[in-house]
Amino acid sequence: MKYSKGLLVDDKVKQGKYSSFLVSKVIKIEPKDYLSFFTNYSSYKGKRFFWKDPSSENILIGIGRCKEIYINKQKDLYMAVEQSWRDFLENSKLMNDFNRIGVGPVLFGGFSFDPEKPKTELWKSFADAHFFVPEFMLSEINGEQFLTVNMVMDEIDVNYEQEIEEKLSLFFDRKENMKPYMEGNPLINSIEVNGEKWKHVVGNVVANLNGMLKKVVLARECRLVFKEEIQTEFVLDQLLREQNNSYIFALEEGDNCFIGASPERLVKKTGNKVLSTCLAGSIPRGENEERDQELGARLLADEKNRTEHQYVVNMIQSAMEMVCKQVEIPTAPSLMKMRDIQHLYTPVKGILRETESLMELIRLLHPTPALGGFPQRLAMEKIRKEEQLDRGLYGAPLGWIDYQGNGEFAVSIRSGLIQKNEASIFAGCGIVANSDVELEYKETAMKFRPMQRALGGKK
Ligand SMILES: C=C(O[C@@H]1C=C(C(=O)O)C=C[C@H]1O)C(=O)O
Ligand SMILES: [Mg+2]
Repeated sequence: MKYSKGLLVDDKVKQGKYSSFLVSKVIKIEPKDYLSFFTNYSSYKGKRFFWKDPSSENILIGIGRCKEIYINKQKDLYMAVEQSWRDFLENSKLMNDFNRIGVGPVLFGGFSFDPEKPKTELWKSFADAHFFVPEFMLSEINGEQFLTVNMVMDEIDVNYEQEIEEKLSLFFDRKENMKPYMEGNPLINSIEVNGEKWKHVVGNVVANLNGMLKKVVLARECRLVFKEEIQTEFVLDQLLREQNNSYIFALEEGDNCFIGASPERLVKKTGNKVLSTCLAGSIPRGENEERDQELGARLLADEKNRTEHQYVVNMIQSAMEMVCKQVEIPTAPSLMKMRDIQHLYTPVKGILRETESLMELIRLLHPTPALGGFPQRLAMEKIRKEEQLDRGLYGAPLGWIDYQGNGEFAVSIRSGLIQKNEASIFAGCGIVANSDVELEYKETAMKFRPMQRALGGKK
């Protein structure tokens, strides 16, 4: 089955076969500050999303919802999302003169890290696959801006062109003023959830890594309580300033907002070109240039971190080889430096076979040993049993797919869930046979920092 290229199934529509169809129109607009597109529509709070890739090539901001694809308890979630997306697109009229990825109808959302683990109260607002199509979307693609308007009509209506024009002009007439950010929301409490227990579990896991199981990623949570309600706009702005070379994302769902700044790409698909990333192995940044390089060199030469990294490379390579005609992967890692941390990094390039899709790749890759472990099934069983945490959307694929099947998903780490005046933030690390419990604990503390700072809880 091919993705829609903007076809209207006119005959079926005329026969009244469909009870609803999507009308979508794209216009090019004068570039302006993209964040204002998010911040200016505070009346849509709870129904917005934000996405920016590390190179700022593709920025997508959605407001409103015209279609939700929420799937729970499904054996093959990824394929279920793909099928629902294709079915939805089949009854559509797309008016798009611009041949760019990420322009026109886009499905945005994320998956639960492990749908097999029982959901707790914390994540009750999110489905295992939590996706939606916005009503309005700003796409900034290599500096050019486009506005997509999507409308789902219940009835077949010959006036759809006129109706979408009206929706568009109402949108431009609408004046919403940005609420000023509230600076200095005081942090009242910071609770390390099961901190000591986490160390205990890590100790036990390390002692049991000599057999088939080689690596397990264990994560923990920190709950922050602030005096006033946390403003997504403020946190986004902070993340954009402080973590600009990361994927910056926000997904609002009512009073919840899952937000973060992840350095880790899961997969990007542009035509038949696909990219993935192996990211595992960590060390702090240095306080000056010399110290920073010294730490980087130490990380590159460190056996424990190289082993931790290599499991990821081996697994991603073999997953990519299953669906690609060609896979390119460097023989040794380099360094990726973020504000608070540096990682071992191996980029992966591939040429996807025509019959394969973005969702298929996600299905094969998630969870990589960077977030699950190795071998995958055993590691997942261990996490399910031992980890005292419902990861929800943390550590899972989050991103977007457009109507032609192109798109990008990050691994949603360095993230947190905002709930009014409180937030849970999450961090994990790769446990291998020669892991040291205290060092791993410190590594997770370092990974909390970007979100702590962005929320306003720590400098
Ligand atoms: C699990 C996280 O990060 C992952 C674990 C890493 C490690 O253990 O060295 C490094 C990068 C990520 O793949 C996290 O940030 O929560
Ligand atoms: Mg590590």
